[in-house]
Amino acid sequence: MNQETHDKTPRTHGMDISLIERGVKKLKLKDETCCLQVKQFNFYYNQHTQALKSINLIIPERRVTAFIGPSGCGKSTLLRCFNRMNDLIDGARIEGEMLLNKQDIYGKNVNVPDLRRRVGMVFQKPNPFPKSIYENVAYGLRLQGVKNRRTLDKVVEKSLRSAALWDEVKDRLDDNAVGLSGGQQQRLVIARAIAIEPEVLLLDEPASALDPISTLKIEELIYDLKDKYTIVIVTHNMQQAARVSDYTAFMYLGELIEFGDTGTLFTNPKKKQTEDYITGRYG
Ligand SMILES: Nc1ncnc2c1ncn2[C@@H]1O[C@H](COP(=O)(O)OP(=O)(O)OP(=O)(O)O)[C@@H](O)[C@H]1O
Repeated sequence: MNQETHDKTPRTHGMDISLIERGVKKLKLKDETCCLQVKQFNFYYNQHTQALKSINLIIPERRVTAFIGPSGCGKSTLLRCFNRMNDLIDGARIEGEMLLNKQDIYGKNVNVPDLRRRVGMVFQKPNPFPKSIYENVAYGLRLQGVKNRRTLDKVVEKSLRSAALWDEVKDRLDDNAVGLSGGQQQRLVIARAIAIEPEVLLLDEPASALDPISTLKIEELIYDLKDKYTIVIVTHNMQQAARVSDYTAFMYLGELIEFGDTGTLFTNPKKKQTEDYITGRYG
């Protein structure tokens, strides 16, 4: 009897089982509400580079979905397509469809700045504006024309609290944000993103430039934020994907190889390529 085929015990691939316990709660995609849908999606940077190949994917609402895969497999490209960041690249072209709550993200009448308000993004390197902590968080509201100080105060406090930063900065809101530590800056950038209440938060390796304690804070924050937001995170760190995400997509060479609830994908991957990657055989 082939032990590998018949043994139903979850395989942990050497990973601490507690890391994936959060994922092992039998989430089922069919019970979820769809937030983002990707249909037969191709992305070309130019005539020679096709970075995404026939991607079909559903990102569930108010869950954390992680994109994992070896360097260059297209994780960031796919993430950046959700708020049309790749529009800025000369010669880039798409085929297929991407829907945000059933609306075509690439439709003719889409207002791209408005789309980016609905789909916020946080990058690997924290990028606070060289302004006060307060003004960083108030920035998006001011752009929308909000001037009322009490409204701004309320939103700034609420966003900083949601980003688990309020207690550390409440007495120095007028200080320049660039004086904060890297981990604080990244939480500030998340506070700035959520101040305008997006529907989706895209996180492109948000903790890879941070020390372990700041990383843990960001991970806890991500876990807390999913009650309100749909979160998509690109990470190189599989333990992080296992810790923070509900669903995981494994990509390889521009293709989506496997998608499923995180617990199952890490303990019982269906595809050999996924298993090889999570067991560290390549990547
Ligand atoms: N601006 C660009 N112009 C041309 N090709 C690009 C551009 N950006 C990325 N690529 C190519 O597209 C492919 C996918 O890149 P992408 O950055 O999405 O991968 P990734 O999985 O996020 O990688 P990493 O984990 O290293 O960040 C790679 O082959 C990359 O070289």
